[in-house]
Amino acid sequence: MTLEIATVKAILKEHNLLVSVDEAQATSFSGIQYDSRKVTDGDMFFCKGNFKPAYLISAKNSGATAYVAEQKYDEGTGMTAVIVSNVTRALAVLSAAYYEFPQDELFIIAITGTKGKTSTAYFTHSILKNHTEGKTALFSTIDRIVGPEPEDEFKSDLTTPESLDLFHDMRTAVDKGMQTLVMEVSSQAYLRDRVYGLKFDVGVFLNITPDHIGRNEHKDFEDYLHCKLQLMVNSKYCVINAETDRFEDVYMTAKATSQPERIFTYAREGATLSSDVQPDFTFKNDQDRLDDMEISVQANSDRAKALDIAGDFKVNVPGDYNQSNATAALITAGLAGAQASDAIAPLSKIVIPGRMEHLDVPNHGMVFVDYAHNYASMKALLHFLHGQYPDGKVIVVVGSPGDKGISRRAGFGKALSAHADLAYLTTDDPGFEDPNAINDEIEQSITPNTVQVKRILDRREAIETAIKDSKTGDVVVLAAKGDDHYQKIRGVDTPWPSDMVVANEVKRGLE
Ligand SMILES: CC(=O)N[C@H]1[C@@H](OP(=O)(O)OP(=O)(O)OC[C@H]2O[C@@H](n3ccc(=O)[nH]c3=O)[C@H](O)[C@@H]2O)O[C@H](CO)[C@@H](O)[C@@H]1O[C@H](C)C(=O)N[C@@H](C)C(=O)N[C@H](CCC(=O)O)C(=O)O
Ligand SMILES: Nc1ncnc2c1ncn2[C@@H]1O[C@H](COP(=O)(O)OP(=O)(O)OP(=O)(O)O)[C@@H](O)[C@H]1O
Repeated sequence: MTLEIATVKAILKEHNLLVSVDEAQATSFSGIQYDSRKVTDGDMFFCKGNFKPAYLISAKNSGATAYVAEQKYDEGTGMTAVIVSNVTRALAVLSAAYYEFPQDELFIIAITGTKGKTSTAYFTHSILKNHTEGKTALFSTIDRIVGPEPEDEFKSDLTTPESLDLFHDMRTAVDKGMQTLVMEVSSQAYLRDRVYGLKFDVGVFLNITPDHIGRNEHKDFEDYLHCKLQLMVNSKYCVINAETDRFEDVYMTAKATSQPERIFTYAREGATLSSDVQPDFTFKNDQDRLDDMEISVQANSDRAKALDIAGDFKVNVPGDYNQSNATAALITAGLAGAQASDAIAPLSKIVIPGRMEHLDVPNHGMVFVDYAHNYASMKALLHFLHGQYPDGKVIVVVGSPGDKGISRRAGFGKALSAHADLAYLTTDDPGFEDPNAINDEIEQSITPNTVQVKRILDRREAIETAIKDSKTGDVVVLAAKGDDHYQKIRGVDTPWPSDMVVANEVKRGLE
């Protein structure tokens, strides 16, 4: 693949991004990169984010013949200089062109929400994988699946990849025969233009609660909401949880660019809703047990009935919020052409790494590994588990990350006060902060005399103590880290075997 300077100019002009071009030498580029360490001969290099001019020197030394930036750099003398008004947007539109617009060859489903994106993406992918006989790709926080072979599956570093990587992976998926793509879209993706210019076939809005506010993320809740709403603006069909906070804002935003017939709403049967909009789908469940989670999804409007996706389903991942996630997935899969019969087997078998995974430890509490890592999800998780184990203690091992999501600390304190009996405060991705100071903040938000608090900073030791000291009938929740295989410590991804691996090791030690 190559990119000609004439194409670069035309695309940037079309998007109103071009400021000036200084053509020095090459007019054709064999590759595009935003990381100098990956540059090879003949590449075009993008100067973005926390860029340092030294990276441009390094890119030039590695053979880059052009750079794209928001200002001219002396370090780029001798290279073609493409100056743009917004470099992350330029990266997105030029990446799409370089990879020959793979989005046009895929039916793309994009999912946003403060909580439930990964779970809903997994549910949707499992149904559509069945419906398309394996021709459905998945770009999730946990992993990316770009083709049918085991080697086409790899771990993700971001929920929504950088635009260049996104279009690269879309191209691979198309070349490997994928027809449908299920992907998560974080608010950060819109803030950083990672999905700039993309139109989705279906956009799903699950929920919004305060999160991701702080340095490097959103300046306030309204900015967070604004970014999430962009998915509704950029989707042909919208699927919206009628129970979400700020439903009116979400629905009105969807209506601004989509006909009401292309907007589908859903809610739990009997839920008190903030709006007069009648949900197209309602769901209910008579069984809310860990070992037997069933939902009954009903189509109410004629448009909903036409999708032929309503019915009764067993869902292998417990948690009442997963009934809502599964309903969103069913409607979405229906819009991609699936029928109820395509969903029955996949939903009954699905496993989502690090989400509601459990381990039975004889003579001790039942261990749960879950990715709940803000107030809303921790509250929902502990409330559900307490209902399942009413006679035992709810024991939680949890820490909060450094350098981001500051509001989570107070949220954990609040959720633990209301729903836990014993909390082990420990380490979780402390970054450049002191984990003890982070735990001080969690502890300050715990209402006195509600929950017993112990502090064991070594995460392995905290897990081991929590499991060993638990009794039959208790539940031990290893929270917030999910399936993570590293601890982010002072800028380094330090290997961590994962909470479930450690729990299994503790179990074996007890046998
Ligand atoms: C705040 C933020 O989102 N930053 C992202 C952004 O960083 P950035 O553009 O400033 O890049 P940087 O890594 O600081 O480096 C600056 C530039 O110099 C380049 N470089 C760097 C070193 C070098 O030797 N040579 C070189 O050229 C880098 O490749 C980069 O282009 O672009 C990078 C990719 O190009 C991302 O890795 C990085 O995500 C950081 C790591 C991050 O933690 N992001 C989080 C907040 C995030 O995006 N989270 C959401 C999920 C939210 C949710 O759960 O809902 C996500 O979508 O994952
Ligand atoms: N609809 C929901 N409402 C509230 N909590 C939820 C919901 N779905 C999942 N959760 C909780 O949130 C945790 C994370 O779920 P999931 O990974 O699906 O969400 P996510 O939106 O991808 O999260 P993140 O943006 O943090 O990666 C789960 O482990 C569960 O505890």
